[in-house]
Amino acid sequence: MVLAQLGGSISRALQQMSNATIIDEKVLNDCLNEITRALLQADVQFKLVRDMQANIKKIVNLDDLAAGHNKRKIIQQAIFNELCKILDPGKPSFTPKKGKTSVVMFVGLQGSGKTTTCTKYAYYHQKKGWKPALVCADTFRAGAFDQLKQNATKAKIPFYGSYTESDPVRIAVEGVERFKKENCDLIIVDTSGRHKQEAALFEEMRQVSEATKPDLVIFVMDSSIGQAAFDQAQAFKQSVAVGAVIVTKMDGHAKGGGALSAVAATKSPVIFIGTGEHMDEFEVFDVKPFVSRLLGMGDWSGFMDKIHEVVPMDQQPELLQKLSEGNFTLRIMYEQFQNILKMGPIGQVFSMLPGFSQELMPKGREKESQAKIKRYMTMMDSMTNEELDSTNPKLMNESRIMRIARGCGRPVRDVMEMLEEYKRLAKIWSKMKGLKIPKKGEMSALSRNMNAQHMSKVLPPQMLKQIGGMGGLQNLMKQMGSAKDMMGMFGGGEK
Ligand SMILES: Nc1nc2c(ncn2[C@@H]2O[C@H](COP(=O)(O)OP(=O)(O)OP(=O)(O)O)[C@@H](O)[C@H]2O)c(=O)[nH]1
Repeated sequence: MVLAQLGGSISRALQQMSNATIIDEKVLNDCLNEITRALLQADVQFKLVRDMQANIKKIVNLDDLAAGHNKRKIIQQAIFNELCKILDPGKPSFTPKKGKTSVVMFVGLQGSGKTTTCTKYAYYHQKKGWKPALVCADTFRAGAFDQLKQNATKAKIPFYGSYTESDPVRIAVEGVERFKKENCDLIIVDTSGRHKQEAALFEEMRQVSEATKPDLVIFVMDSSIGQAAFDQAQAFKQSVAVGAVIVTKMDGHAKGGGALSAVAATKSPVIFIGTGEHMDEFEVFDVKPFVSRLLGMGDWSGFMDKIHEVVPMDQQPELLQKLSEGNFTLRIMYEQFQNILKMGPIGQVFSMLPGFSQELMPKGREKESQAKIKRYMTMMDSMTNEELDSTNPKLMNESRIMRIARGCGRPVRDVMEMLEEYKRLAKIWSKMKGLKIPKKGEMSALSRNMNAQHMSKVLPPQMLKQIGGMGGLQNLMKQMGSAKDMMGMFGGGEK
């Protein structure tokens, strides 16, 4: 995965610098050279990388930094800011509003992943309570309608298209009209792609756009083209009013970083990235959380987004209540596992947690972890209510463990392993004890309450170290506005 490769190299460089006893010119240069190499390998344009290096050196003037200054933190912050600058187009995208009809037209070259991305985009919004619909105005590629139909059916999203009509404009207009009548709030129009940027493609795009008057045109491009994305994005922008970009196949190509920075250079905001062929391998792209993940600092807002999707709002306060009493029972663990399984690709979820990126869930081992969670849940299915709701560790005696093992058909050592995992998690969560629960509407009180100090107690020590200790955590929370985001997880969200 492109993020793991690029992020791994950058965070290794930062780690090496942190390990040095004294930060001098040489240590800083080594660190910057390492980062430069990683960015160039990801196909980020040479000039951008060179400017970034120069800017960091200007900011981090080692001679001027008096002793006592935390040089590591200053350098890390400068790197963070510069990477954000490279990826920031300086322009927000138009965002459709739930409940208000928006037409969104997708354009891009053939094979860029446009049709797949249309469905991912629809599915993402559907999960958040929108009423999306898909229109297939791709009459150029035989099989395009079938593909869209198949994807849409799987995701239970209404669709419109035709096997016989060859005029894309007509189909697009008919589809948009029909779904407007059906009160869909997100009408997505998939258009034809061609192998090359050619006049016929652009002309057709223009006609569909004129006829359907989209609120937003999204350009879909494949990340494997790296910095060549600049020319491609420019060419599309000149033909139709591209308002946002989605970069696909970020899972398979080393050049993803180059593609993202090149798109930013055209001043077009990237709004999502595709990270796999499956429907839920699709992530919101936001510069700061993205860079934060790249540096192994986590992405709280993305994580919370996922939590909001799967933990029903009405159950969140109850969860907080139980946690604040220090009652992390096996039943709570069971419910947490259910939530994790609902969240989609487990590696994607974990990579949003600080320090978890590479170690915990290496690509290719997600299935294993998922299977383990399911195995644990099967064992818990053989437990009594008393066992599930107990907080007394002594309750789980030998005879109970043997009974559970027999009940679920697993060896005793598997049950013991599951109980060990429970104890480990219970220990982490016990740190939440004493957290004050706000009454409805007391968001700000909770924000004060849930500060970095509280968070530092919850995080495992090695994770805290990786973020840069308390200082790093405070910084991170400031950057992400995370005190507010984190509230949602524990029931204080006012969404
Ligand atoms: N690995 C990976 N594959 C992807 C991703 N997005 C799309 N694909 C795959 O890319 C291939 C092309 O995707 P399509 O959606 O058919 O491409 P398209 O741009 O709609 O093609 P046309 O309709 O011909 O213009 C398919 O095999 C998809 O499964 C992604 O984020 N990661």
